[in-house]
Amino acid sequence: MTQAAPLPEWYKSAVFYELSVRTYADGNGDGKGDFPGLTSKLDYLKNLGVDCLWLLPFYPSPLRDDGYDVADYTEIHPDLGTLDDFKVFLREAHVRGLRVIGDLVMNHTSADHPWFQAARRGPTLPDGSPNEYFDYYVWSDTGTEYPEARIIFTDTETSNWTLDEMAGKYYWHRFFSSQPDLNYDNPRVQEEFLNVVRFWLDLGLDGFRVDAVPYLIEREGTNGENLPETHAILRELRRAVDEEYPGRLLLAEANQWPEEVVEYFGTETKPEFHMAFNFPVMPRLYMSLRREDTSSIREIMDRLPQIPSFGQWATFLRNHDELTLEMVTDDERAFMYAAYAPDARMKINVGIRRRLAPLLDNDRRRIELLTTVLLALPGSPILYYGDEIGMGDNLSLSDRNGVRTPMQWNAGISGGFSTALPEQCFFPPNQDPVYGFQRVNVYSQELDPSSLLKWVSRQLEVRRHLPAFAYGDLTFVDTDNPAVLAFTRHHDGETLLIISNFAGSAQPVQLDLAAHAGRLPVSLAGGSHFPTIGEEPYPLTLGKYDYYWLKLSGVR
Ligand SMILES: OC[C@H]1O[C@H](O[C@H]2O[C@H](CO)[C@@H](O)[C@H](O)[C@H]2O)[C@H](O)[C@@H](O)[C@@H]1O
Ligand SMILES: [Ca+2]
Repeated sequence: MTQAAPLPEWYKSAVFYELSVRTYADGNGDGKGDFPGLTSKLDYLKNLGVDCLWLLPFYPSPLRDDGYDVADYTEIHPDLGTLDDFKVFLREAHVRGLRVIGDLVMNHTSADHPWFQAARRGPTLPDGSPNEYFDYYVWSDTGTEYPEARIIFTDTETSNWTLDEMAGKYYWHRFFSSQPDLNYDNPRVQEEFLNVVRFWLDLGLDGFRVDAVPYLIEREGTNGENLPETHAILRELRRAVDEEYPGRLLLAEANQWPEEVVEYFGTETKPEFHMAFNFPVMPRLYMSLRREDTSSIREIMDRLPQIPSFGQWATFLRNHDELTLEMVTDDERAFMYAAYAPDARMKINVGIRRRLAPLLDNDRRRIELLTTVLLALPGSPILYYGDEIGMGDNLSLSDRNGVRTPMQWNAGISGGFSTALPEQCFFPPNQDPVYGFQRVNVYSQELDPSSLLKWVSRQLEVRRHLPAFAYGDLTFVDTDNPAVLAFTRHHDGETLLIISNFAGSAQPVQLDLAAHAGRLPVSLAGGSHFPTIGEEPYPLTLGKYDYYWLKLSGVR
């Protein structure tokens, strides 16, 4: 086992990078990414300036949901290498000071998992003995229970129940029918998962992003989300991790409104997750750009309750799923579809399946603006692989796979992802004229001092040296222009002032900075001095999609 250097609450100052081993780098030329390939890219990741890698599910799976349908929780998918390859990768990551978290898919298994295959034999075995695996899943004779539970994959599923012919009963699933939900009322299921967690943490993994946590328990008369019994199970998971593996991270994927998502942190005395994704703010960043009005960002951030002292938000712009529109109102959703999904193929379930650069019309100013806000808001930012070079998507691929095409390393065969031909790759490398690997790739951006890649790397470097970004309190600054978002981050005597123009034209703004009268704003980019702040409104002008990262010198 290799272990990263101990540092309490390391996740609070970390920048995360989400990637899929299958589409990152192919080490053996079979067209599928693998652990040896990923290991060969660790220096790139270190130089980029990220601190922790979040690996999408890498377990054996029939891949009916890109690996979120796990068939064996304590092995590596054979396409991705061996357990030894994983150990080498983890050791090499730790040697470089990079941490690694996995993805714990605990709500459901693949229908191919041996537990489900055994469960299908029914409650009683032919010899009359009870089938212990039957109770690993949630069954019904009628498939009519829990009618208030919403369907999540609305484009594919019509019910959360599916009849299993062999069992002669219906089984419960919140996602695809190929993903039967586990029965967390069965203590054996809970114990199985604690053992899965122990297996990977014993190998030195630094923690988990825990998938789909709101759905563990179902109860009649409820929507089956965020139930107290679910929280009790998650608290037990945290207790075991803290007791047996202090310093390892649990990050909750709970796509919920502020009042519910915050519950996944637990409390100081009854902790649950160290981190939780800030789902509510994400779509509002995009919405604010198109509306040229940032009030929804401020409203939703103000609505987020206080989190325990150990807690940290995980902020993100994009991930491997659709840009989810579950945490917006119906009107806001309609606005987002009209603004960002002009082609019907861009819509999926309750969201938009596009990558960052195409969503923002490949406009470098808009990409920079949203990225700076991502890096400056409270929380640890999570970058999605390929967004650091402005990769595009492929709408001809099914499901959410259009945003999961291979990493583009150079202009060579298959974009340097593999020595295999593009048509032999797991997903085809993007070859479109704007976003294809011939035009968008790491190699060319490393040579270009003004590339997006170099800019991202510099921005991460700036962020790294200012602890207020990681730990600072957030205070919004009143402005007279809704297109301009302004806030301070204050920590340990250091105050940062972040000002962002979400409009596509130059904007004047007056900031109420009276609380900072007498202080001198100094630009973090270049060190230029702005006029000293006085009691009266502070006037500024910003170019279109422009931003200032300032440090306030002098005493508050
Ligand atoms: O394992 C099933 C799914 O779990 C995650 O899903 C989340 O993404 C959904 C949108 O694709 C979202 O609506 C839901 O609230 C989330 O739990 C995982 O990220 C998916 O890739 C996976 O299919
Ligand atoms: Ca391979």
